Parts: sequence; C-alpha cells; structure tokens
Amino acid sequence: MAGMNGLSVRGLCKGYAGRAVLRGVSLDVPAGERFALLGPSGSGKTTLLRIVAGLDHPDAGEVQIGGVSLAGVPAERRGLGVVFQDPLLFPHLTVGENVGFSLRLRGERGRALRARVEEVLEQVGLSGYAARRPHGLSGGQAQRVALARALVTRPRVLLLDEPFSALDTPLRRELRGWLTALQEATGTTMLFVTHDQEEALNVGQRIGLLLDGTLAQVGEGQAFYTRPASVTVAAFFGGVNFIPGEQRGGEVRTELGVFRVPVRREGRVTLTVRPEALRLADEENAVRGEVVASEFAGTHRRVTLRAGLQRLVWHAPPHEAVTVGQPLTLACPASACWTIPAG
Ligand SMILES: Nc1ncnc2c1ncn2[C@@H]1O[C@H](COP(=O)(O)OP(=O)(O)OP(=O)(O)O)[C@@H](O)[C@H]1O
Repeated sequence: MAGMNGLSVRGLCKGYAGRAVLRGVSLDVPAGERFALLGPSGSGKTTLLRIVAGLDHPDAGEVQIGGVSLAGVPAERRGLGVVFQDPLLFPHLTVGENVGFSLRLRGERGRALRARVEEVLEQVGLSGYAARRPHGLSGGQAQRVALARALVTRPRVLLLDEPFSALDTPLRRELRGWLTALQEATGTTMLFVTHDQEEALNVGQRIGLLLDGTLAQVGEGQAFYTRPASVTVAAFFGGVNFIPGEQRGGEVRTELGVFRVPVRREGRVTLTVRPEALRLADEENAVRGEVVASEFAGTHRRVTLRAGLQRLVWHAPPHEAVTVGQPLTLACPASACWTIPAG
C-alpha cells in the first residue's frame, strides 16, 4: 500500500504497430516521494507518463493512485498535474488566467479563485505576474507558470516530462533546485521523466532506469554506481571496467588475480570497479600493468592500463604525470568493487 497519494504502475504493456514499447513495467512511488524515471531517447518514458496521465491506454496492466485503479477514469478526473517540455500556455490569456484555467473549468470564480492563483504564483516565485501576457516571459518563467497551472488544483501526483530540457544548463540547475524545494514544501508525489543522468540524480530521491521498455534497476542514485544490477546499467552510468571471474563467497578469481569484494555470491560473475575509484597504490586488490593510453579529459585524466588481455580504465587526477609505456600498479578498493552474476 503506497499511501493515499502513492502511485503504482502494475505490469504495464504497450506497443505501437506490433512493436513493444513497454514490456511489463511495474513501479511504486510512495506518497510524497520525488521519483525520477530515467532512460535514453525511445526507451518508453513518455509512453509510460502518458498512460499514467490517462492520455493513452495500456495494452495490459493498470495504474493506481492510493491503491485504487484509474482504469476508465478520464485524464481530467485523475487528480494529476502534468508539465511537459513545452509550457503550452494560452497566448491570449494572462498569466493569472492561464494558471486559473482549470479552476474556472470546475466552476470556481471571483475572489477565491484569484487568491488561489496568487498563492501558487507566489509558490513558484512569480507573485505580481498575474496580469502579464505569456509572450513577455523568459523560458524559465513560462515553465514556472506551467508548473503553477499544474499545482493550482492541488494534484495528488505531479507528472513532469523533461520540463527543463529546452532551457540552458545554468537555468536548468537553478530550476531543479527550486522544484525540489517546492516539492518538499507541498509534499506532492512526483514522477519526473528525464534522459539526463545528472538531472535524475539531482531531482530523484529514487531513480528508475528504463531501458528498452523494461525497468533495468530501481533505487537510490548511488546504487547505480556502486551496485549496478547489470553490465548494461553499469555502462549506462559510465562504468567501463568489466572483468570476467569466478566468485566464491566474498572473493573473485580473475585473470588479473583474486579480488576481495563486498558482496557474497557463487559462480560466474562480471567484476566491475568504477574508473574514478581506482587508486595509485600497491595494496589489496592491486593490478600491475602497463599504461597504453593517457588522455587529458578536463576534470580528469583517462588512463588505460593493460594487464594481460584485460584493460582497466582509471580516472586519474587531471595533472597526474602518467605516460604511455610506463609500468603502473593500481589498487581496486574492495568497497568500490562489485559483481554482477553472469548470464
Ligand atoms: N503514438 C505512437 N505511435 C507510434 N509509435 C509511437 C507512438 N508513441 C511512441 N511511439 C514509439 O515508441 C517508442 C518510445 O517512445 P517514447 O516517446 O515513450 O520514448 P521516450 O523514452 O520518451 O523517448 P524521448 O525522450 O525521445 O521522447 C519510440 O520508438 C516511439 O517512436
């Protein structure tokens, strides 16, 4: 039970013209949580959001809020607020009229309506903007008006589909911080769709990674780096070191030697260690090899070590003096190692 305003998605399937886009997606977003749905272009994020919003119908599965199915409930009666990448404001209406639009549709008028509109405009940092027209607004302001319009009816769940993708990076960062604070103030359950990892990590208290219509992993941001569920997930988050091995308990036997790891398993595995976690040291889990590449990459130096048939990538400090051809010993701290069951 996800609480009164918790969102649940159960076994959602959707295809277009015989091509599966969602292949049985189940997801629980507890009441009051900010959940980021992350995935590359075409992974099915928008399709999932549109089904939750009631703008599209699933082939199978259902959506629930507070444990109650929304099957057959039209979009406008689902108690949702939706924000898209395009703010979609009515150009001929004022900011206040845009924000109050859905309240008017519900028959609200007069002072109560104006007071509620002013209240949400203040929440999004635009008090005093009610009489303005949309055309004079900046991109960030227009998107905040769209958010005010979504919040004005006090939705049970707020859905956002790439709301900041059209804006430049500094503004995007600012709006994210501001959205997070706003969500904390209102306690609204939030599903935030993005293709941007940094944005997902920033906004989401938890993240769901959607790959090819399937949730590849759901959890806290850090787990995608330190405890990836698959090689694909690890690679999506910039993992590059994958070493086949045979695990017994907390040790993995590989071509590069025996590694101590913080997870116990038995059988064939892929050992992975983050490139930024390697250390220039000769200690536990050390790998000796020869540098075959050393490239300055701005925030770090990308060093490739060859050891036997394996390659290990290390993100060294940017000004570390490492040259091609030199021997090098790198330690893989046990706490930074992880294993993924093979096959
Ligand atoms: N109405 C539709 N008719 C046919 N195909 C569709 C329709 N809607 C989506 N698709 C296809 O479904 C796949 C998933 O689309 P979706 O928009 O859900 O992905 P996405 O993860 O949101 O990607 P993007 O970030 O590019 O929007 C795409 O291949 C898309 O072409």
